[in-house]
Parts: sequence; C-alpha cells; structure tokens
Amino acid sequence: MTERFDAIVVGAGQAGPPLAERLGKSGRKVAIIERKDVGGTCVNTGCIPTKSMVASAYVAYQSGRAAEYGVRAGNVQVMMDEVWRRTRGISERSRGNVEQWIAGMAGVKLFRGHARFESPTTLRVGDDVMEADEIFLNVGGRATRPPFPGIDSVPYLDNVGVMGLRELPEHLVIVGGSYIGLEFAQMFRRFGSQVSVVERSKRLLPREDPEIADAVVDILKREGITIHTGAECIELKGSSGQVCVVAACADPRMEVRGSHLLLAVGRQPNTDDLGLERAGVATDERGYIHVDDQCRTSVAGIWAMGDCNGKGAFTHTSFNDYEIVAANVLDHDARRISDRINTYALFIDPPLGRIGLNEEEARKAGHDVLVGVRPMTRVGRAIERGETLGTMKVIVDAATRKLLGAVILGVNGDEAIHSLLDAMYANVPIDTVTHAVHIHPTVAELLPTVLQDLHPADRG
Ligand SMILES: Cc1cc2nc3c(=O)[nH]c(=O)nc-3n(C[C@H](O)[C@H](O)[C@H](O)COP(=O)(O)OP(=O)(O)OC[C@H]3O[C@@H](n4cnc5c(N)ncnc54)[C@H](O)[C@@H]3O)c2cc1C
Ligand SMILES: NC(=O)c1ccc[n+]([C@@H]2O[C@H](COP(=O)([O-])OP(=O)(O)OC[C@H]3O[C@@H](n4cnc5c(N)ncnc54)[C@H](O)[C@@H]3O)[C@@H](O)[C@H]2O)c1
Repeated sequence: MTERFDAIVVGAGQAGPPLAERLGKSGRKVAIIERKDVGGTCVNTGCIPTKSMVASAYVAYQSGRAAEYGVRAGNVQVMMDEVWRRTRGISERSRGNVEQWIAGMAGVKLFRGHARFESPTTLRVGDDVMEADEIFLNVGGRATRPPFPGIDSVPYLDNVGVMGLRELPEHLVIVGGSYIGLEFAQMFRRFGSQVSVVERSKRLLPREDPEIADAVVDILKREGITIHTGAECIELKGSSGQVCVVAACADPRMEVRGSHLLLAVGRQPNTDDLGLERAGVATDERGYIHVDDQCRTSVAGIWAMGDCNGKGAFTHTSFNDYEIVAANVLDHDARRISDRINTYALFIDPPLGRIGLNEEEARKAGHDVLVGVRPMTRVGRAIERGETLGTMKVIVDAATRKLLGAVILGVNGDEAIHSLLDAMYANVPIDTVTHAVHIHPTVAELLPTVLQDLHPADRG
C-alpha cells in the first residue's frame, strides 16, 4: 500500500534533518529516509572523525616538542587503538544526538532503507512505497573508485577504511594530494607512520596561489612526508602489507612502495542507484543533479541539496542548501546559492583558512588587485605559541577597496579568517576592518594591519 506524505526527504546528512524538522513544524506530514547512519558522511566518516584524529595527532606532535616549551613529557607513544576508540566515541555520540533529534521531530517519520524513485512523486524503500508532492534529495556522495589497473587485486583503503585502522601502518602511501589526502598524510606521519603522497597534478592544491601551496608543501616536508607530483597513469601492484603505486607516464617513471594504500582522488554523488531516470531528474555526466540557484531540480516538486548537487562539497555548503530551500519553500525568502562566498579550510596543522578568490582568480576576473601579506613569524600570538609556520594574505580590489579574498595558513587561521569573511558578506570597504580594534594577542589582531599594508599584485 502507498503511504501518502506531504513531503519526503531522502538522506539524513547535513541538510535533510534540519529541513525535515522545519517541514514538520510547518504542519506537513514528513518522511525522512536513511539507508545507513543518520548524520551522513560528516558525522560518521568525514569531518567529525577526521578532526578528532587530527586532534590526537596534534597532541602527539606537540608532546614531542614539549622540551621546547620547558616541559618534560617523557617518551611519546601513540596508541592507535585508543585513538580509534576516542574517535569512534565522538562520532557515535554525535550520531546518537542526531538520532534523538530526529526521533523528537513533530510530524516526521524516519524510514530505514535505500530509497528509489518509482515516479516523480513516488519512492520505494523495501516494501514501503510512499508518495508526496514535495521531495527533497540529500543523498551525498562517496569516495571515487578510480579505474586504476590493479585496483581489483590490490588491497586499498578509502576514507572509511582508513578510519577503521587500529594499528599503525608502517608506511602509508596516499594517492591524491588534496583535502583528504593531506589531512590523513600529516596525521599518520604524526602518529609515527612513514607517509608518501602521490599526486597527479604538477603541484599540490591547485586551488591555492602557488606560494601558498608551496608553503603547505614545506610544512608537510618538514615533518618528513614524501611528496611525488606529476604522477600520471597510475597502476597498482602488490598485495596485503606490500603495495606499490606505479606512475607509468611520470618522467622519470615512479614506483612508490609502502605497507598500506589510501586512495583519496575525489568523490562521486550517490545518484546512480536512486532511480532518477524514473522521475526524469536531470544530472550532469558525472551524476551530479542539475539544480537552479535555489536547489530546484529539472522536475517541479523535487529539490536537491548538499554534495549531490555539485554546488559545494562541504558540510557548511550542504547546510546552507537546507537554509536556502527552507527560506524559499517555507519563508517566502528568495535566498540563493550564488549569494554564498566560497569558503573552506584544509585541516592540516597549522590549518589553511580560505575565503573568496585567490590572487590568480581575482586577476583573471579582471580586478585591479592589491595584496597584503604577513608571515606568521611576525604574528605575536604565533610566536608566543611557538607555531610560526605559514602566512596570511589578503586580496583587495583597488577600485572599490573591497576584499576579494583571503587566506590564512597559520595557527588559528581556520577561525581568524571569519573576521574577513563577515566583512565580505557585509560588502563593506576594507576601511571598516582597518578601523576595527581587535583583541590582543590574537591572530585576528593583525588583519587590520595587513589590510593597511597593501601593494599592487605582482603581475609577473
Ligand atoms: C574524510 C572526510 C573529511 C571531511 N572533512 C570535512 C570538513 O572538515 N569540513 C567540511 O565542511 N566538509 C568535510 N567533508 C565533506 C563533508 O563531509 C560533506 O560535504 C558533507 O557531509 C555532505 O553532506 P550531505 O548532507 O550533502 O551528504 P552526506 O553527509 O553524505 O549525507 C547523505 C546521506 O544520504 C544517505 N543516502 C544516500 N543515498 C540514499 C538513498 N538512496 N536512500 C536513502 N538514503 C540515502 C547516505 O547514507 C547519507 O547518510 C569531509 C568529507 C570526508 C570524506
Ligand atoms: N577540510 C575539509 O573541508 C575537507 C576535508 C576532507 C574532505 N573534504 C571534501 O571531500 C571531497 C573529497 O576530497 P578529496 O581530497 O578526495 O578530493 P579532491 O577532489 O579535493 O582532490 C582529489 C585529488 O586527487 C588528485 N587525483 C585525482 N585523480 C588522480 C589520479 N588518477 N592520480 C593521482 N592523483 C589524482 C587530484 O588532482 C586532487 O588533488 C572534497 O571535495 C572536499 O570537499 C573536505
């Protein structure tokens, strides 16, 4: 029998649960469907567990530096099983909170199982068939399984498998030098593994200006991480405990051997098994659902939010999609994806906080660019903490004196950057920030100073 709802939400990741709550509060009868763990990637296998592991790695690293701070800490030993236990505990408590939250939502019924469209208004979950005029997709994504020769026979880990490790790999080889690859690279190096990163691009982090990417490479190399770039035509060889990544077209040809292999070469949307063709929902060639500026798909009455729409790949962009849909559907407020300013952090230590355009992008967009730079060696807070690696950089439009973007690679950079992000949202000239009085001694206190010391960008 078909059960009738006013609204169905598919996926209980970052956007689904808050939207289900709002829809329920509006008086609608709501179904929310989750095939695995509520909380989705971030809570179970993404941000929360990785940042918990990053925290353990930071303690291990700083304990090793204790003498520099006048502290005797003894021999540092990482107990991988305890790291795993702590991480799982944090993640499970977070999932438990989401479970309780959903269970307490008025008018919302949780279905467990895999949802597939039968028509534009009907979904099946096992034996349950449900129908609604409003359907909201929040199905997220998963690690890409690249068609590398050897992938069927060589054991490898993805972001889920690597978090299940309860013993330290002797030598972790990571293919992919972006967010996932670099966060795991540094944390496992700090736990005590040898780590090699193998990246196809000529340089790591092509989304960053070259000197910022170079500074990240410098930070990682100082800790003993080996980085191979230009690794074209990857093939996998070996067996359990003895893996080998071959970059056959690299010049010279590369062979990188290790005990464990992590593949971190991007993600793909969970849209291939959703029956989208039965609903007529259009996707691009990679499976991302086409949406307009307000998350509406090609079919009236169906919306797509979060990683599955390809408009963002972060928890904060997924949550913002929820806010946009709720505003449009429930509040008569025409909020849009295009109002969002690009922002993210790379959670290595020190972290890299990024907003808006980088210098290269700003110039390509035709701006007359001014930049301000300050190395973290000239930031009092960083000096006091003994954590002076990195740099801060602001990018300003010379004509309007408005911020175009900024990066803080340095201690607390992931937090301090928000002071500039809010100035960008407020759309004010930089003088508002240069006249602001910030707390001493913080990283953010130097942002007005950097903005007072601008110079034309090197057009070299
Ligand atoms: C290792 C790692 C670290 C990360 N760290 C960060 C970070 O520090 N900061 C950050 O902003 N982002 C981070 N991300 C990205 C972030 O996790 C994602 O952008 C975010 O979780 C996306 O949320 P979502 O709601 O779109 O999808 P998801 O959280 O993936 O949720 C989708 C849900 O839908 C369910 N589902 C899928 N198909 C169906 C179906 N057919 N029927 C029923 N249910 C279905 C899934 O089981 C899942 O629970 C990280 C990702 C990874 C992998
Ligand atoms: N700090 C954060 O916010 C955070 C942390 C982790 C993950 N995430 C999210 O997860 C997503 C996935 O992260 P990711 O690092 O797996 O993907 P990514 O798409 O950011 O990077 C993939 C990397 O793998 C490289 N690559 C691709 N194919 C390759 C090949 N054949 N051989 C060698 N290298 C290859 C790419 O050049 C790139 O550097 C990101 O888009 C991000 O949004 C975010």
